[in-house]
Order: sequence, then C-alpha cells, then structure tokens
Amino acid sequence: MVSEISEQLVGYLGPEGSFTQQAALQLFPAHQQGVRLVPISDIPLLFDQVATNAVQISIVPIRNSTNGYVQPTIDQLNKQSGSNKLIICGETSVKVSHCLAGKRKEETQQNPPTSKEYNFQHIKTLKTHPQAWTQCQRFLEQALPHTERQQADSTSQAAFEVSQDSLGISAAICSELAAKRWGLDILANNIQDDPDNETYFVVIRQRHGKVLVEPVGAVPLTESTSLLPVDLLTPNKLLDSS
Ligand SMILES: O=C(O)C(=O)Cc1ccccc1
Repeated sequence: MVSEISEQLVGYLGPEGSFTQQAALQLFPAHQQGVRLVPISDIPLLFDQVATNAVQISIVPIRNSTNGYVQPTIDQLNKQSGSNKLIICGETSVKVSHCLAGKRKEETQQNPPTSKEYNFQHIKTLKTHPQAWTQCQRFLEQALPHTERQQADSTSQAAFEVSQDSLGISAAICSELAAKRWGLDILANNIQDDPDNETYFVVIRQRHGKVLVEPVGAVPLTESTSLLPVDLLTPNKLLDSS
C-alpha cells in the first residue's frame, strides 16, 4: 500500500522565534492549508531530514549581507552535492534586526534606570548563533566588551537557553519575536551595525520528491541571480533551478 502524504512538513532552524522561522513563514504563510512548519535543531539535521523524507522541504540560512556565507550550510551543500539527491528550489531574504534579550535588573527607588540606558553589569554570559557576533560588533565592543560568549545553534535557541537561566545573568542576541516567545525582557534593540542587515535563505527539497504546496514568492535560482558560490552552481551538482 502506498501511503499518500496529506500534510507537507517544512523544516526550519528552530526553536520558534528564529529568523529562519520568519523566512519559512514568508514562504509558507501561517494560514496555508496542508503545510506544517517543524522546528529542527541544527543545519546538518535540516539536510538529513529532507534526505530521509522526514520533512519534504527545509529552509536554511545561507548568506548574510554583513558577514557572508553560513559555513555549516556551505559544508552541507558540498557534502550532499555528490549524491545529486537534493536540490535548491528557491531563495528568500529577511531583514535582520537583533536585540539584546535577558532579564532586566531589579530596579529600586535608589537605582532607577536612566531613560534610555540600561545597566548591563549583571550580564555575565552572552549567547547567540555565531553569525550574530559580527553583525553586532560595534554594540558589543561598546556595551559588553569583556562578557563571556557562548555559541548556540540558532539565535532563538540562545533565547530559549537564557529563559532557563534562573540567576538572570545571561543574555541572548536574537529577534524581538524570540525574546517575546521565550519570555525575555528586551534590554536593547536594533543592535546590529548595519540598519540594512539582511540574511538570505534557501529552500531545499528532494530532486524527485513530491511537493504538495509550493513556496510563495521564492526567487528561483539562476546562475545570474544566485547568491551561491560559483563552484556549487556547476551542472550535476546539488543545485538546480528547475
Ligand atoms: O535563524 C536564526 O535565528 C539563526 O540563528 C540563523 C541566523 C543567524 C543570524 C542572522 C540570521 C539568521
């Protein structure tokens, strides 16, 4: 008996509140019937899950306007290119505005916060996806130059981890959506160096896989428009605009 897929599963770099979820929602709006967005914990797993048909599509970050290619994605593209099983069927982009999110320091009558500046002295550890450090370099050098940095698999994973910190001494660099989703206070917003900071995402699926619902507004991949490294655009490699 052949089992028909009644619901299309679309993986994105989770948990909820990531920039990749914003890209996934752009491509598969929330009200769309027959599609379910599934948070997946890291980039290699997003590729594996498509390759095994555990999800039919994955959305992965590939490049940022400030600091270039997302290396784990490039590594996976190179790894998968030999098998010819997966293709990239479109691209999209999201404007990326980061905030610093954590627990606000208790305010006392004697120590009210000044109007715009919050005191970050209680923040001992910063967490985020590696791409975000260099997108927020100026702010971090000025406001938190000596704070310990810990890497997370995504910006929203960093927000989730900070939400579990009962001492309130860590902070995440993430979207405002992630801060809200995981119950954090926004300690500073728009902390990225470039106000036009933007990240590009690609849509991955199996070359011969069944896709019930096509992504909305995805830019098709062509040699002239693609954001991908040229050596990955050669025929018979992973990429295909068809
Ligand atoms: O999707 C996310 O939240 C990520 O962690 C990847 C990322 C990191 C920095 C900017 C945009 C996307």
